[in-house]
Parts: sequence; structure tokens; C-alpha cells
Amino acid sequence: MSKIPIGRISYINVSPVYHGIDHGDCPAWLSMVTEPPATLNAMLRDGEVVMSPVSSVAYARNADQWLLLPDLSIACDGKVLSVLFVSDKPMEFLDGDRVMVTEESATSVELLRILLRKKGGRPVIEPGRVHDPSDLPEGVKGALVIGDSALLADWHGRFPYVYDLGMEWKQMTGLPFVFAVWAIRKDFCAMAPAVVDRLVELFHRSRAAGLTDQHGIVTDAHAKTGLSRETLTRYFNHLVVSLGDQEIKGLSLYFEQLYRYGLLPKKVVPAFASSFETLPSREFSHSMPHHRAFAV
Ligand SMILES: C=C(O[C@@H]1C=C(C(=O)O)C=C[C@H]1O)C(=O)O
Repeated sequence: MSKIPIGRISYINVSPVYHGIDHGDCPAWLSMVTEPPATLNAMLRDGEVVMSPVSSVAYARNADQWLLLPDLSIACDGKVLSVLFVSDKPMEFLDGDRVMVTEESATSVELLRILLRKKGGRPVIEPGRVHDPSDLPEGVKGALVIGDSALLADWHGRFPYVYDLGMEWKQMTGLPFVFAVWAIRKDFCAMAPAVVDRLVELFHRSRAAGLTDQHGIVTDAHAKTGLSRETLTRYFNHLVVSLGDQEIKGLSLYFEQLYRYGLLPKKVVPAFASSFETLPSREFSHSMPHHRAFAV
């Protein structure tokens, strides 16, 4: 039997969700494709993977073809630490200035556009490689950086204005912000409904393993990035890896705002591939101390 290709974001932010999978609980019938979010967005659209964490705006753009996996996300309720807009001037004073946004993102770029509309900034936005301040061409006045690169490089040292987009959203709306969701292709759900439930169970089990092994998650992330255990613990303390009522509210408001600003052609209501309530893995949510990656 050929293996079922599924995605994994190449940043440490997903490691709490993949912890069980990384540590032995990976069925032989799966093959894992590890890429930055924008690549996975395109691969899920093109059917090169059948299920993947994707940018939440990519889900909105493909909601006709995709469904969400229940209770999984990469989100925050305030600071996220790994999605930063850095700038030489306050955002509202950018006018015709060149700003480079990482080509690895989709959600955060659109969130930045919403924030700029609200605050009145009008930079010229260009996609490009944004891993380190030295990537930015001469004359670029600001940048959007996500994932491990946001945590690793000294953005605060190079730019006087550093906006944490999770915090900006929280201040604007009072709600969590959902950067990534786990989505599955509808055609795959129709073809193999039993596999969908097994995937949901696997991911809930894998995350439950992560939530009870903070030490292991920090150790793995330290080995990958070299960041200190203290920095990593703080990072995972801020990260939300579930998709509860508040996150769904935040996600729905983001979709509404995108529609209102003409950044999304249609209104989108999140729709799920299977019902969380009916799954045997349901009980783990009661034993989960908090919805953040680490209990704070
Ligand atoms: C919190 C993060 O959220 C990410 C941001 C994404 C986007 O902007 O499209 C997609 C997936 C997430 O990896 C991060 O990158 O650290």
C-alpha cells in the first residue's frame, strides 16, 4: 500500500503537536513532508499532501476543498514571540517605504495588511527571504519574520520598532489569534473516512504526549535551534496548540476582517472533518491543565 503523505511545518512551533509522533507513535502508513507553511499551503492545494498544518488564511481561501481537524492549531492569546513585524519607524508612519515580508508566510502577511489599514501605514510590501536582518536589501525599512528565524536572529538589536503580531491582534480584538490550522482535503475524507478519524486520534494522542513532556519538547527544540532552555520554555508557554471556542472566535473574526477589507473574496465559516465529541481521544482534554503548549 502506498503511504499517505501528510505535512509538518519546519518550525519548532509544531513540536508539541508532533511530540508523540516524533517519539515512536508514527504509523508505517504515513509519510511526513516537512516544509515552511507557504510550501505546505501549496502542496495541500495541489494534493501532494492530503493533510497538513497550513496558514489559517490558506484554509479560508480553500474552504471549498478543505476541512479542519478539530481542536488543533498554532495560536496565541497575546504575545506569540515568533511572528514579528520589525520597522525603522512606527507602522503608521510607513508611507511608500519598502517592507519585506517572508515568503514562507500567508496568514501573518494578511494580518499585517489588516493592522496597516487600521493604523494608516502605507508601505510597499514585497515578498522575499527574511531569515536574518542581513537578508534585507539596502533601503528596506521594515520586515515581517516568522517561525524559528523570528526567535533566532537579533531583530530587536537592528530595528527600533518590534511589533509582536499576536499582541497587536489581542490589543485590537481581545481575542486569541490563530496562525495555523490542521486541514485535510475533502476528496480524501470522502475516499477514506475511517483514516480521517485515525489521523485525528493520532494527532490528539501525539499532542497529549507533548503536553505531558515539557522537558522533552524543550530538549528537542534546544537540539534543533541552540536556543536556551529558558527562552524555549518562555516560547512554549506563550504558544496555544488547541482550537477551542475562543480560538474559533478569533479565527472567525480574522476571516470577517479579511472579507471586509477585500482580502478574501467570500465569507468563510470554519467547518470540521470530524466531530471532536464523538472521538475516543475526547477524554484527554479534561486532563489537559491549560490550552497552552505548556501550563503556565
Ligand atoms: C506562530 C507562527 O505561526 C505561523 C505563521 C504562519 C503564517 O503566517 O502563514 C503559518 C504557520 C505558522 O507557523 C510562527 O511561524 O511562529
